[in-house]
Amino acid sequence: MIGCYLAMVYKLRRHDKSFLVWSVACFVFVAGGCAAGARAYLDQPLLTYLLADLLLLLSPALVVTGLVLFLRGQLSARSRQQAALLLTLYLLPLSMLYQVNNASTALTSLSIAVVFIYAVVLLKKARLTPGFPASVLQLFFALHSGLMLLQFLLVMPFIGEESRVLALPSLQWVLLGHVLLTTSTGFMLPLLSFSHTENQLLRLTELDDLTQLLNRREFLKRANLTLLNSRRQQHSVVVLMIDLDHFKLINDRWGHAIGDLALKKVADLLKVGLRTSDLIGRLGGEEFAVLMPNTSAGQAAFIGQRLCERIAHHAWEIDARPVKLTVSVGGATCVDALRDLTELLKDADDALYQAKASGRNKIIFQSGPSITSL
Ligand SMILES: Nc1nc2c(ncn2[C@@H]2O[C@H](COP(=O)(O)OP(=O)(O)OP(=O)(O)O)[C@@H](O)[C@H]2O)c(=O)[nH]1
Repeated sequence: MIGCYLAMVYKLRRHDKSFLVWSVACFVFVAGGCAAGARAYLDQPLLTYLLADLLLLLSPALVVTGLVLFLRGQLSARSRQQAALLLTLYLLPLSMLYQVNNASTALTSLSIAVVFIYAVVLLKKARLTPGFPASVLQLFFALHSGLMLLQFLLVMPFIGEESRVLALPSLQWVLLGHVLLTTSTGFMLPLLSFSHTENQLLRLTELDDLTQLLNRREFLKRANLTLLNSRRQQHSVVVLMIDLDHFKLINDRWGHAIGDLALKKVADLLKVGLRTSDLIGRLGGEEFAVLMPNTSAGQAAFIGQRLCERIAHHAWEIDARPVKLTVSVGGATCVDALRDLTELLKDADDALYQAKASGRNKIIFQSGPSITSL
């Protein structure tokens, strides 16, 4: 059933191969379980031991292969190579081992325990957001690994014996746990994928594609909320409008692609020295805005000036081209946050206009104390 469910998700997810692999893993697991179960009735060791063990081993390997496919965007090429190597090493020795005396069951259990722990490591490396479904999956894989280790320990004393070890009552409980965990994992995998995609879509709607700063809409939305909070707490708020100077010349001289890289670099430099509570957005083109709650005009003037200096003195070299860049900054502040955002942005914009008109590469505060030239 879980296999069919994952096959349906495969269709829904526009043929995401990881779901096909996970679906096949379920069918392979069922086939292996049936073949192993037939040990009680059939004296066909090739089918009930060799084939059963191979199928039961293949199933977790397919689960991890699906995971590697699913996480390929998050994993480094090295991690993907490591995964391929581990899965090959995992299948090779076991495919050579053929024992009717429970040794293969013990070794199969141990190997599956290792592979499931590796799944936990892969999920940790990928650092998916949101972390919730990934953490639950990690827990399932860890429990499953523990269960396989328990199975290994239970089978160990019977190695060399011809008895049908899988019929032991304790192993029946282990097998039940195995089925339950496989089912839970099967249900969790689509959730992992859906929540990850939803998060990516949310980021696309909130962030500016080029700079990964907040886009205009999200900046304004969050800035309004911050302003409301600051008003409640009677904190002052500062807005800085930042505009690149003569950016058109950079595009004209070096081309749009270099212009884009310059915008990205400026975005990175903007983030330096700001607090996590500060909002940074790209309002459009080559214009950025920063909103700093609980900040005085004096502090903001200092931050703005430092920003101008950092950008002007940065050793600009983009794609081996000596690009020279400066920014102009307009600031506006409101004590107790009594003005609304539109007014605040307009004041900052007016100050920015003055900074441009009076020579650029400087910060000017609208209400403010400082006209700072560099
Ligand atoms: N490369 C690149 N250029 C952009 C982007 N958005 C806007 N621009 C360019 O930014 C330039 C803005 O030019 P202007 O508004 O004349 O401003 P400026 O040249 O910076 O001059 P001042 O603002 O007066 O200092 C235009 O050439 C736009 O094409 C972008 O996403 N990427």
